[in-house]
Amino acid sequence: MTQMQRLESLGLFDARVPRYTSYPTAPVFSTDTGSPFQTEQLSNLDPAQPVSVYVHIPFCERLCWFCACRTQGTKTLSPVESYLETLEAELALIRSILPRGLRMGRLHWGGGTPTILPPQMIHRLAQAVKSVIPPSEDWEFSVEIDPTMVDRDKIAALAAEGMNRASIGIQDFDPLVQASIGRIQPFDVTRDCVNDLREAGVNSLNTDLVYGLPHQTEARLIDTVDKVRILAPDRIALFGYAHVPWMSKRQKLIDETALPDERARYRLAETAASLFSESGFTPIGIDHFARPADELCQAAWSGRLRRNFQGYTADHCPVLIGLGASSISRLPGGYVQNAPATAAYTQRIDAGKLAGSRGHVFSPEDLLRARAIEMLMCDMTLNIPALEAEFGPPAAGLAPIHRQIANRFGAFVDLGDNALSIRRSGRPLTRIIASAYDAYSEAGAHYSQAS
Ligand SMILES: C=Cc1c2[nH]c(c1C)Cc1[nH]c(c(CCC(=O)O)c1C)Cc1[nH]c(c(C)c1CCC(=O)O)Cc1[nH]c(c(C)c1C=C)C2
Ligand SMILES: C[C@H]1O[C@@H](n2cnc3c(N)ncnc32)[C@H](O)[C@@H]1O
Ligand code: MET
Ligand code: SF4
Repeated sequence: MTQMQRLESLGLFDARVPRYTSYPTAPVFSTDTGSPFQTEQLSNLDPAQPVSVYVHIPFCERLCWFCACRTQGTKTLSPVESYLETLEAELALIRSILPRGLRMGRLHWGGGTPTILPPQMIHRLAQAVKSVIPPSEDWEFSVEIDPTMVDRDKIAALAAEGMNRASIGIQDFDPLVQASIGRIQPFDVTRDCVNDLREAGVNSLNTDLVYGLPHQTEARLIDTVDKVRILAPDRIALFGYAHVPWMSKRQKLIDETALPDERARYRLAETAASLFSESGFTPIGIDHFARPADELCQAAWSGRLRRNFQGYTADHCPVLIGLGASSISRLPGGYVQNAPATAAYTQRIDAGKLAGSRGHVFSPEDLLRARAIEMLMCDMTLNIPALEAEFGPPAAGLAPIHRQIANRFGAFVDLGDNALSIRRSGRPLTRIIASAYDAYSEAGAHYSQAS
């Protein structure tokens, strides 16, 4: 049997499992937990602990067909302007709730397309956030950037507000692949954007790529990787295309007959990963690569890598405050997601209440399992003594799961007294192995495929 056949026989191509950007995952959230919990949790934050802040901008000028992010198309700035007013109102509400003296350690703007904001709105939003939660001295500010929807003035405005990291969407450079996902993005435009960002002093750059897109072949992906190498990013995210047309209606425009099959997807991921390794990138977690000097590598090597809603991070702030429609906050006692639709979010804020509409209150068992899953997703190793030191005797309750995994996944894992480790060959199984610790995995969510 080939390696791929062995992985296949363990369910790699059949499993539908979460990406575990949180545990429990968002589909488990319930409407029992909403704004009253959000208000109580925010008012009791420890002002001595800096927080991370995420701002969601759910607007794009173009709507790429492959995209599963929560965003809406707009050709004018008027909905964006009203949304900015609502964000300012949400921040005013939060100001009246938060303890005095709280600082912001990290700020991330994502979407959608934050760079749809013109310079003057960039300043307004940044000032609104900073006036409510002032940045700590060593704060970091990262922004998701669409190279076709940005110019030097916008980059200058972001840099003036303190942006020191940027993440740019690429997906694939091949013209046929781009046409088949409704996203035309010439290499020159992307390269100019990268140069402008570097000239503005942004020296930590991530690029997003996706494998498994329609018409993608190994030759086309190799060409994309070559072009990405010219851009010399510090980090690369390589996501498997999640085809979930029941969730993301615009994916109905994707020609399913042009999608690579499961085996082809596996080979695409392996090919790209080996090219990145040859170019000096270190694989991080299930879908990232970073240069050795990058903070993400340093974090991975010292066991400080974390996973949050944006993926992998070296961010150590335990609390994340999510602002805007659909944003999720991670608070000491649980998760809260703001109303997903922009209209519903706006209605709640206009009524003078926080916008939390669904969430989940942590039980002690959730926190233990969340940490076990995060260790596997970040380090590919579950450190048993560390888990016992943090959670005490309940951690031993996971022992039967370690043994089940060792039995089921045999040569792809190692189980000793101190650790359950996923071997290099077993990396594609990581999400499936992590899901063995998920007590809610039967909760009926329709996830995309695991590989
Ligand atoms: C890489 C960035 C992405 C984020 N979410 C998605 C992508 C591509 C898309 C996505 N999110 C979910 C699914 C289905 C399950 C799966 O295949 O793993 C897909 C394809 C699940 C999910 N994750 C979040 C939510 C709110 C949901 C579904 C519930 C819903 O909204 O209907 C949290 C979340 N993930 C990302 C963000 C920015 C985010 C929070 C707003 C990243
Ligand atoms: C924020 C990042 O999420 C990725 N992204 C957006 N939609 C999908 C999807 N359906 N499947 C996989 N990745 C996706 C893109 O790479 C984008 O740049
Ligand atoms: N919208 C930007 C882009 O597509 C950022 C990544 S997708 C949220 O390039
Ligand atoms: S990939 Fe980026 S630009 Fe395209 S629809 Fe999604 S959020 Fe918008």
